[in-house]
Amino acid sequence: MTNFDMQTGDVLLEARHVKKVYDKDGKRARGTNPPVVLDDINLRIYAGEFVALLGPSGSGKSTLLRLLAGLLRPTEGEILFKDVPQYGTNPHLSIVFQSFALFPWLTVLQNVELGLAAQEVPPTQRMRRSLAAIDTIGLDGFEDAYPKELSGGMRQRVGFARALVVEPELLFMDEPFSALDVLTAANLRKELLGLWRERKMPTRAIVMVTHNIDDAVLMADRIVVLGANPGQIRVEIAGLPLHQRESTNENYTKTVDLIYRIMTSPHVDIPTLMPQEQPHPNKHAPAKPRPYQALPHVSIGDVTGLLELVHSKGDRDDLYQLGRDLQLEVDDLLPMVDAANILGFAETQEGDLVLTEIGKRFAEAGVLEEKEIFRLQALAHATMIRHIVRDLQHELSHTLPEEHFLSELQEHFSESEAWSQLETAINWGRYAELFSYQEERGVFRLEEPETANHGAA
Ligand SMILES: Nc1ncnc2c1ncn2[C@@H]1O[C@H](COP(=O)(O)OP(=O)(O)OP(=O)(O)O)[C@@H](O)[C@H]1O
Repeated sequence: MTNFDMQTGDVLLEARHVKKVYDKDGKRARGTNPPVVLDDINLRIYAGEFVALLGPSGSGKSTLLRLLAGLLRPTEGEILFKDVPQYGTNPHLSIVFQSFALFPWLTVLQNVELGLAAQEVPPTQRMRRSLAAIDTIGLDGFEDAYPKELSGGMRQRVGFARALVVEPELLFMDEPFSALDVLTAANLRKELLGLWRERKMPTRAIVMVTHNIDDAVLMADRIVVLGANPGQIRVEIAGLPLHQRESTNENYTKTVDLIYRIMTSPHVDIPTLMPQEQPHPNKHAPAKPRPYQALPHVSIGDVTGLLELVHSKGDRDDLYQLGRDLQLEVDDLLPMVDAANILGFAETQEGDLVLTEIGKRFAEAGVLEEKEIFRLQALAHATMIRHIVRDLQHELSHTLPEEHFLSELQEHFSESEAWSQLETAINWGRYAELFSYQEERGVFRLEEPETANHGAA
């Protein structure tokens, strides 16, 4: 097996003041700007390191990966590969996708050979190198199998073999393990790390997009945590030394806890989240003011369930523990915690979720009182809900078409996210009995003008 030497420390790839706006994003109200997906991203990828890009859904992780790969052009700023501005797809990198992206009518060998065919490598060399890559990635004996004959884990191995056969300087991975079951993912992760650490692949740096904190802490030498709306780098955290990357290690738990705390407190300044004795943070970016409050996409039932669980544990519980109890990834827990925060039902403190007085009352309330508390809290704290009620109150008919609210939302969000925001607002508003929504006509109607009267100005 080949061992590849690697010069570490050189800057391979660099993003300088990168901003991304998807400007062909459908209809938009006149005078409004398309939302900024990524803002002022400055990031360097050094030779010899494994970098994880971690962040909540919609923070622009995949967009950033595509920009770094040259698949997308930045709206502002530039990407440099070895100090040279990059235009078009970078030929020195390969990407492994979550969805495997194999051709079902080609065998394993043919799928792997494809990468080399594009580089016009002669057929005999193509086969030799592809068989070697298949062997390295543990698929020896399956060269002639078709993707449908393989398990998910084996298909992703083909994805890795196809990426590695071209001997890329940079390997990019976009959620490579999230379509696999837990054991298969753990196995593949371990083997990939083995190949990387023993220099059995030519790759000089790896960048992985993930929403899984454990994946990031187990694998990466540096963890870049993104925040959303607009996507920005919130903090970079140095990875743990190899011998500490065990779930039983104290520093491992501390690092996972810290990242949990950061991700579940999207509006809190990073320095205030850092513990006295910091595990390994090496740099932080100040939190930027949020331009518009985004409603987290959760049902009220989920928020109620979360609050009741915390109430049953004495009104305070560790967020990481809560995620485990509810068997939720941070990506699924985060919107619930965010909703509880926005509505004033709970606060995040030092990695714990702590119920407020009104949160405790809500957790104990029966259905009717629960609705009443929710209505008042939503009017007081959820900007979008308050705006909908306020605008409906100003209309004589107490009705308004959905376009009225969509145009406001499209000033701050992409078209699809604006729709998702409106859908969430409808769910919350209906639950609170503040307004109704007629789907066929796309019309909002004020539910109880006199109840909604207080607080919506
Ligand atoms: N081609 C596109 N056109 C318009 N908007 C887009 C496009 N691709 C992504 N977006 C928007 O950009 C934002 C960031 O998306 P992106 O997929 O990069 O985030 P992410 O952090 O990888 O999210 P996830 O974890 O859910 O995949 C989202 O609001 C998304 O709707």
